[in-house]
Amino acid sequence: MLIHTSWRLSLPQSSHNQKHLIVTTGKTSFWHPYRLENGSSEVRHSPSRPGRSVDLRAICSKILLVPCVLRPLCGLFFWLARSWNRSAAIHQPDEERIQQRGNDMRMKSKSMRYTNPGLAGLALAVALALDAALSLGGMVPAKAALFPTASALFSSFLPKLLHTGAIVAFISGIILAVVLILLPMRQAYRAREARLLRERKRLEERSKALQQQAASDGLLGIANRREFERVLDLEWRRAARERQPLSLVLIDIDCFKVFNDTYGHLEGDTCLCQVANVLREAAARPGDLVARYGGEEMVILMPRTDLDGATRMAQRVHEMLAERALPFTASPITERVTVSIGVSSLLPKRHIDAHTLVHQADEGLYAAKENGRNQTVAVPRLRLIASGPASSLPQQASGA
Ligand SMILES: Nc1nc2c(ncn2[C@@H]2O[C@H](COP(=O)(O)OP(=O)(O)OP(=O)(O)O)[C@@H](O)[C@H]2O)c(=O)[nH]1
Repeated sequence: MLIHTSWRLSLPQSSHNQKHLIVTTGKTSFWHPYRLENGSSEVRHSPSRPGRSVDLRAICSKILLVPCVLRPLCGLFFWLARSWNRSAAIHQPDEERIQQRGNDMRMKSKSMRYTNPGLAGLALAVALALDAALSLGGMVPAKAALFPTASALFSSFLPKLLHTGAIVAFISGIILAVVLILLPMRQAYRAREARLLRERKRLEERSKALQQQAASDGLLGIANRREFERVLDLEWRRAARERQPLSLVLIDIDCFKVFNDTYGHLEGDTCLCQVANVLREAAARPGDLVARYGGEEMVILMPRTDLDGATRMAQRVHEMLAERALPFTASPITERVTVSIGVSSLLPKRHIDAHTLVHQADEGLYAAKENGRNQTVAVPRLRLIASGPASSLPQQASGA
């Protein structure tokens, strides 16, 4: 409706306190604010800016449609983004995700995917803020006489109501916007953090398993040669620092070649495993290390143990093997599996090579073999200084 004509009204005295006037033209009524000048009872309307109030009404009506359209659209986008994200998380197996971690770019794009709810929330929040801001503009249509009937009923109450409602809508829109941004972002952050923690734990376990694998002998399940060398070096330096004795028990299965030739290599392997189990049981202290030194030779490294203690350990091995009585009918010694043992013990010094301990135990082992096998020869510390053939040196031997 366009109103271009000028008009003038004389008001009854009773309406002088009113601030708005309801003008009815044909079927349409509109709400017109007025001000009485100098006690006059006349109201003038001159369309200095023709059609302005009507333009405002049309514009506001259109503008008010925007949030109505935007709100469901953003809600839809929000929902789609969330369900897309969830289905992506469900359908992607963990293994696959771990493989993809190798590629930084993919990882980056994946982390972006997890923030999608945040982006969707942002979009929704912006729409709501816009909505709220436009509600604030509800004052404009009120002044543009959009609600003639209501204004007739609540001519003084309605503007206040619209104004308060608009402010409440605006503030709640802002709060909603902040909440909608923060909540999905926090959710995404937590999900990502939990995922990273799970992955870290898994990688730690895997790395531990790999370390164990690299340090142990595949057949016997005890430490391998490399691990023995590492621990020997470590314990040697520790013992030198703490001035504590370090002992080594070197064990070799007697006539193992004959065993293999008689029973075959598979049985030979089983026999090796059984001897390794005996050693594991015998070396009960947490600091002791049982390792495969090579072939059918095994060692027990014993920190903070002197020669007597190590010799007792060797004796225990003989006894336990005798108890097990692993059959070896072809043995030239007895009809069961036996071992020869060389024992050495030193007070380590930093300038002495740790392998001195091994060489000395090896001399003891050699002497035990020479003396008829199935026995232990402990090499006293003096041997470190002395040199010459093993047989010519002092030995402490014990048979099983
Ligand atoms: N089954 C099996 N045999 C092994 C393994 N490692 C080494 N051997 C065998 O152990 C035997 C060691 O033989 P030798 O070094 O001659 O010693 P021995 O026959 O035990 O004789 P003495 O040590 O003098 O009593 C060889 O036949 C090797 O093949 C293994 O992992 N499994």
